[in-house]
Amino acid sequence: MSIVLSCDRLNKKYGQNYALRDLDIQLEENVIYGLLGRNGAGKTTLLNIIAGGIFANDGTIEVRGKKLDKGELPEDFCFVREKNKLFGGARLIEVLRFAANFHPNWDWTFAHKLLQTFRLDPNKKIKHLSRGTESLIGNIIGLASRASLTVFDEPVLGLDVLMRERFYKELLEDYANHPRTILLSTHLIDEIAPIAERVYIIDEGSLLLHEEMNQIRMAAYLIRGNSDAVSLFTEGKRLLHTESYGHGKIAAIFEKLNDGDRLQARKLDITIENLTLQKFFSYLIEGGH
Ligand SMILES: Nc1ncnc2c1ncn2[C@@H]1O[C@H](COP(=O)(O)OP(=O)(O)OP(=O)(O)O)[C@@H](O)[C@H]1O
Repeated sequence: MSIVLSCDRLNKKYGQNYALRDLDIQLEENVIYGLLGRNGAGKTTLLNIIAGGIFANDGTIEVRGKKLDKGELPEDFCFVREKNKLFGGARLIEVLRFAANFHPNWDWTFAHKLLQTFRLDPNKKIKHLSRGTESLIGNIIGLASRASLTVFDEPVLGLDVLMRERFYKELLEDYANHPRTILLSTHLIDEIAPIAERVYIIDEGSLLLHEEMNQIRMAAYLIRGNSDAVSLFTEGKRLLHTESYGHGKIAAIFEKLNDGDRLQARKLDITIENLTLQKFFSYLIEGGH
């Protein structure tokens, strides 16, 4: 697999505070990544540095093996910002025409299909659109650009459930026919779980975890039972969180379990449940670095 984007030891300081600290990120060709982190974790800072909007104090960015100079944009790149700076007086179709100029793989048939899917009138002026509809325009640009490196910052913010589902469906269907590298930064962790193949989780500007979603699914568990039994079972395993109730205890672990573990769990009369990604994420962050 070839590396499309490589960020090496990125540091960004605002005054005395680090927004990013020695952050390493590598994105491979044709993979959908989730970028997760709580408020202020550094997600937007990272994306803005990749997009050349702000500069890192230290560290390098390489795109397809070529180091980016200060302010240089990656080639065949589309960045859908959380806050669009769209031209209020322009019509939607004019904004799409403008965006199409920057993307060599732009697909107009797909763009028109997306306008229909999202029930948007191409002749409507941007200033007459709702907040949610504005993010849909960014999403149409992000999808129809078919850029080999596409980055979405909070793409479904302000969208209702139906529109969110339509966006994810369009993204997955189009990705199946036109694979590319997609990075989705989001707060909606459980929504990203069926979409992203890998996740980067950052906290306080540093990398907490880079993992395949399948590996997380196969290793994130909630163990419940008698306190001593749970302690015995979790001994030597990566413990994310524990909570006691009466004589009982629950423990969240990040560890692949084998047949021997499951047999031991039955003997100890403890239950094993899958952890939701949301819970996994919050326990991981609570546990710190
Ligand atoms: N222009 C700025 N000046 C000073 N501090 C900033 C600036 N931009 C971001 N920060 C700080 O840098 C840190 C990272 O912010 P950033 O916006 O990158 O986080 P985020 O993960 O995108 O958060 P959110 O999910 O809330 O958008 C935060 O502590 C934030 O307060």
